[in-house]
Amino acid sequence: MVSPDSLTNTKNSKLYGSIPHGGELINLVLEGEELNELKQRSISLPSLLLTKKQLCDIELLMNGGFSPLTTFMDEIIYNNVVETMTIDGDKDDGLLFPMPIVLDLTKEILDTVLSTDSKQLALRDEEGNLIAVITISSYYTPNKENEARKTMGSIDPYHPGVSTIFNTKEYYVSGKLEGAQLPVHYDYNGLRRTPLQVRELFRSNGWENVIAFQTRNPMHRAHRELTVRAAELNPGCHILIQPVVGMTKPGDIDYHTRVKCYKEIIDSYPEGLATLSLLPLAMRMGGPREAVWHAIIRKNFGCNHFIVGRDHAGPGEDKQGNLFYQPYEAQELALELANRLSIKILPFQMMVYVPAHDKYYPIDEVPEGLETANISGTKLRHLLRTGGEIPNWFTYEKVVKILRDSCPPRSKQGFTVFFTGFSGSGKSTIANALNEALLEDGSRSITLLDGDVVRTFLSSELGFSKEHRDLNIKRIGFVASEISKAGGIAVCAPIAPYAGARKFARDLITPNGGFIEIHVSTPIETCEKRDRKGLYAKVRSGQLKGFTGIDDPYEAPENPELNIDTTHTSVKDAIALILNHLRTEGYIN
Ligand SMILES: Nc1ncnc2c1ncn2[C@@H]1O[C@H](COP(=O)(O)OS(=O)(=O)O)[C@@H](OP(=O)(O)O)[C@H]1O
Ligand SMILES: Nc1ncnc2c1ncn2[C@@H]1O[C@H](COP(=O)(O)OP(=O)(O)O)[C@@H](O)[C@H]1O
Repeated sequence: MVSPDSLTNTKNSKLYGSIPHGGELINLVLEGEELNELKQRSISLPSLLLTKKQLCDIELLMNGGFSPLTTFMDEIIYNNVVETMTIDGDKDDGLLFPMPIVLDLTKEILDTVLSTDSKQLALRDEEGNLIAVITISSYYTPNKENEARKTMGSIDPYHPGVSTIFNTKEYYVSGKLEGAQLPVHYDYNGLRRTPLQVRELFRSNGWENVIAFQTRNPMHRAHRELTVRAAELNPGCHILIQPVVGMTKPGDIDYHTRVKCYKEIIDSYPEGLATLSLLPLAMRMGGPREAVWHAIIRKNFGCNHFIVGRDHAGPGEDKQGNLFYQPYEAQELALELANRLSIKILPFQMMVYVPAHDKYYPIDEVPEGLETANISGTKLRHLLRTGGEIPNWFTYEKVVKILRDSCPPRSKQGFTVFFTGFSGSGKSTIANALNEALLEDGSRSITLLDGDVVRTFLSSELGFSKEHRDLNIKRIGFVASEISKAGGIAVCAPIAPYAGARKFARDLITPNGGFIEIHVSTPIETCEKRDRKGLYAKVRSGQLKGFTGIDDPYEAPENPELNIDTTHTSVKDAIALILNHLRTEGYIN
């Protein structure tokens, strides 16, 4: 590992490895007096806490991964990139750059900065560390729909890259960017390398020709065979396995688990053939354009070969089950532009296992008449979840163990049971009974987050406006997600009248454990007749206003996991229904 001291200004040093995109490897991190002055100056500037995506982007801007960019794109470059995939707008001959790299701001922050003399904004990480200062010299409002259509080939918000574009703030800004320090990471520092550090590694080992391999998934034997084959076809090349540890597709296996797998896989390569290095990229899942972008980034990291396999950076299918991109669309675009990229694109068909030869082949090279085998990502997830056997031809035992440990069966995961329904529908009664029943099961700790209790402690200052109710549900969702993450059971019983807030809770909890939404759908008339707390009487006499189901909305869940109307379902039967569901879904034995 090269020490960070080697991160000198690249303009004066002779670079090892491929020529950076546009000719110069950018380094925006200031040093010495300039850095001290920047830090001093930043103290009195307005600040922006960068989002995860912005932090990833700025890291690669500052360390040269996005060379030749020296800052976030201004309107002219942005339009050129969106419309022509080039920085200069010459579609046939211009300098390729397929992905907009932009800094988005709200009007409020933009106005604050523009009202200052310096027009400078301090860009900080979430702990408040200064990363850079931008002097805003231009701003514009993007046509997000056009950006999504041209760069992602879709305007469907189900596409993660499209959703990211639609969720950016209303203004994009540009101007001189002065770097204070690269975003700080506390994990895998021995494996995180800047483009310059990667090049130094190549230099110290004499690796003149390097094949880069991009991945956002755990690697299995097929990936190992593919990369080894690439090296065989390009003799003398070293392999750089460079997985993304910034942002990938929501729902992907977390990078900590993946890095453990990569470390195992690296040991399976012939001595000295492959090196692991991590890339803090925020992927857009943009298929064809993304493949070209990945190639440019690898060029900046000193590599001169880049593997583009099947469905490179593809987000899969839309809600109707149609693919966003055809399996070889990304590969075709990268090959079409290969000459202008000055990096050799190595196209690969899908690798499949041929049991008769105990060997992997690209699917178009399988000897005639021989059977093939493969395990899809979906099938693998199923095998991991159910404890099914994962064959040795597919992956390595150590990798299976890491994946199994990170993806325990549901009976060992935490989960949240989330009741929703009118006041008096029976939520608390069932939740209390469920608590007792689950305590008898005894396998996990249980936390009851009843509406009334939450409002006494967690949300004591909140009222019943939509804003406050949403905030209340978000808090409950957050606490429940933490409980689920720690392997416990959260039983929540608020009214939760709004679908948006319930979805927020579901989305927060699902990556950390199970989410079982139960609509206690007892009709309002029954609830009013029960009127255990006398609240409905107060509403009718005009003493209480904005009461859910009477003069305040309740958006009934469209697809709850269970629906229980307590008018004709006893508490005992309700508990039996819930336990049965939890058993069927594998949460309890
Ligand atoms: N205006 C109005 N509307 C609905 N409910 C009201 C209101 N004012 C007070 N209460 C009492 O507060 C309990 C509902 O609180 P929640 O936290 O569950 O509500 S919400 O999810 O934030 O909408 C609810 O408790 P439950 O009867 O257990 O549902 C009521 O007792
Ligand atoms: N099958 C049933 N399940 C749950 N509660 C019931 C049922 N039948 C009647 N109730 C009664 O309904 C009333 C309201 O229940 P509660 O749990 O306080 O509702 P919520 O928490 O939804 O406001 C209680 O008096 C409860 O005993």
